[in-house]
Amino acid sequence: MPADLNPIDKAKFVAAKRAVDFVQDGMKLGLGTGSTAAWMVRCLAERVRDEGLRVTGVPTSRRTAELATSLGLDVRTLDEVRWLDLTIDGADEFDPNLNLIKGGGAALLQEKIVATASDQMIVIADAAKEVSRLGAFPLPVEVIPFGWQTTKALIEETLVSMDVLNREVSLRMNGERPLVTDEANHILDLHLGRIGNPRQLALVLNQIPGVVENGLFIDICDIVVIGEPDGKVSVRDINAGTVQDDQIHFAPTDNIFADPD
Ligand SMILES: O=C(CO)[C@H](O)[C@H](O)COP(=O)(O)O
Repeated sequence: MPADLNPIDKAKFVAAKRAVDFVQDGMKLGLGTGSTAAWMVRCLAERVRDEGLRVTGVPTSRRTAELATSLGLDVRTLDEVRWLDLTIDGADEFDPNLNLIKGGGAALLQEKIVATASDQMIVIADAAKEVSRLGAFPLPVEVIPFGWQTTKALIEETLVSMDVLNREVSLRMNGERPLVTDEANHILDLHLGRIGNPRQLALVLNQIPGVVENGLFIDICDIVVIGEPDGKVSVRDINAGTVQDDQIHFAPTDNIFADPD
């Protein structure tokens, strides 16, 4: 493992390293976005280079596309590939049912489309992302820029009608300006504290005009690989509970791991 990583990055790294073991020759893969997913792209590039593994990758953001291309991976668009064997991505929170909050990196729209087009989704996360109930992490909602303040008011009204107690909604900024996603939209972050019924909230939010997609991933993730700073990795499978605990000892020596995202 890269020696100078902080404890959280070590945990993310070992989760990514273990998840890449699930990749088989010839697979079409969704490549997630974020710092954990960036480790996964590097670990994948290492297997491609060292083992001659042949894979096709569909990135979920411009950032991931640039990284994967720079490491020599075969990068395609979803329209070129259409259906995928496996997506590996990070998450901001996961609950005991492996439902997720995603979108901390503002890529939730492409991430949800790609994960839904995949036979299997594996989430890679450090142990701090595990929660008993989703919602401490602000829920990202992607909205079109046109009339975003009206969309925000409609979301607030909807939260009132659902008796949600904490319902602050904020526009995500990038410095002085509203953040613009890869699909040229904005992100509203819903500070809810605790989400009583994530399935219902996900459906209701997507009914509001102006909402493109929300960051609740319900019944999409199959497996979560959880990493810890000491190298311990647990694999939690929705159908089988915790299926394996491993310890990863790994010392990459080359520049694939030089410049983590
Ligand atoms: O959903 C995401 C991007 O939209 C990320 O996967 C999520 O924010 C986790 O990021 P990180 O691995 O950097 O903690």
